[in-house]
Amino acid sequence: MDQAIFKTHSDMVLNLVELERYPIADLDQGPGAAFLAECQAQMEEHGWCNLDGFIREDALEALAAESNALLPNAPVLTIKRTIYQGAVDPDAPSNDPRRQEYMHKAVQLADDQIPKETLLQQLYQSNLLTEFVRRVQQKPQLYRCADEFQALNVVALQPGSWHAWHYDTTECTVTLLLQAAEEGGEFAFLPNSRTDVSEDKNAVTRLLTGDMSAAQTFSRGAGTFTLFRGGYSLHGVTKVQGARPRVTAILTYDEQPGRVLSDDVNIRIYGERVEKILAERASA
Ligand SMILES: O=C(O)CCC(=O)C(=O)O
Ligand SMILES: [Fe+2]
Repeated sequence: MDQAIFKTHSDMVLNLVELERYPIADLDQGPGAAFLAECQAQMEEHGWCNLDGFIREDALEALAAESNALLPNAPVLTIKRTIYQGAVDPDAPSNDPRRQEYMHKAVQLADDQIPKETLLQQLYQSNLLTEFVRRVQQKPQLYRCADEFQALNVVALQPGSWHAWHYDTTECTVTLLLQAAEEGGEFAFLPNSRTDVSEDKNAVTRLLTGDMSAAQTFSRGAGTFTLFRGGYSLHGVTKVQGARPRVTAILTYDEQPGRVLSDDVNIRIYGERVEKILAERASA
């Protein structure tokens, strides 16, 4: 692919983002400072910040093409988990839907399968973007995740697939929609359905039993950049319909520098391919 048009600035985010609308180059004064304040207010009030049309049209085409070229080599992962991705509330009755494991399938590229020279990796590696994500959340420090598999992922939901309801294990998830579904494939969530100490169990149970009336969604065309406090709002993606897959990049950040996941967790998420890599490394 001809990347020449994306080489004007050394920090890739400046080549790809719609800077007129989203002036992230300078967040300390003028339009950038006003924009940042808006994002911070959104995040604080609603727990999300949804930036529609964040990526320029030509850049989006290049990013989507790049991912679509890599995805045929990605494994199909079967993800089966409770909404908490772990320990279930011991007080929940045995037939409680919150005890149930939900399953979905995704075609998923792990970080080590996304070459460093891709525009997408360069976007993720952007210090300006990391700084923007940190400041929207008003964190004193934020780092890109150091895990060789987890840091940056591309997830394709094929027609007929959904992303099962869950809470994220990190507080804030950052996504970039690279290719929208023709129909369906909506990001849906129950705003602030839990805190560190409590959960709106009625609302959660209603959603899990198919009542979407309290769920919110926002319109997200391809190129939308979303920050979302997914650790506190139950969420998922509705069934993808139409002919093409829905493709999202997941950008992972952490308040701790150098954070990596345990081998067990990575094997559970990424399956056989990663199990083999780790076994070979251990025996070398
Ligand atoms: O694909 C999305 O928009 C959301 C994905 C998600 O919830 C996650 O990866 O944790
Ligand atoms: Fe999530």
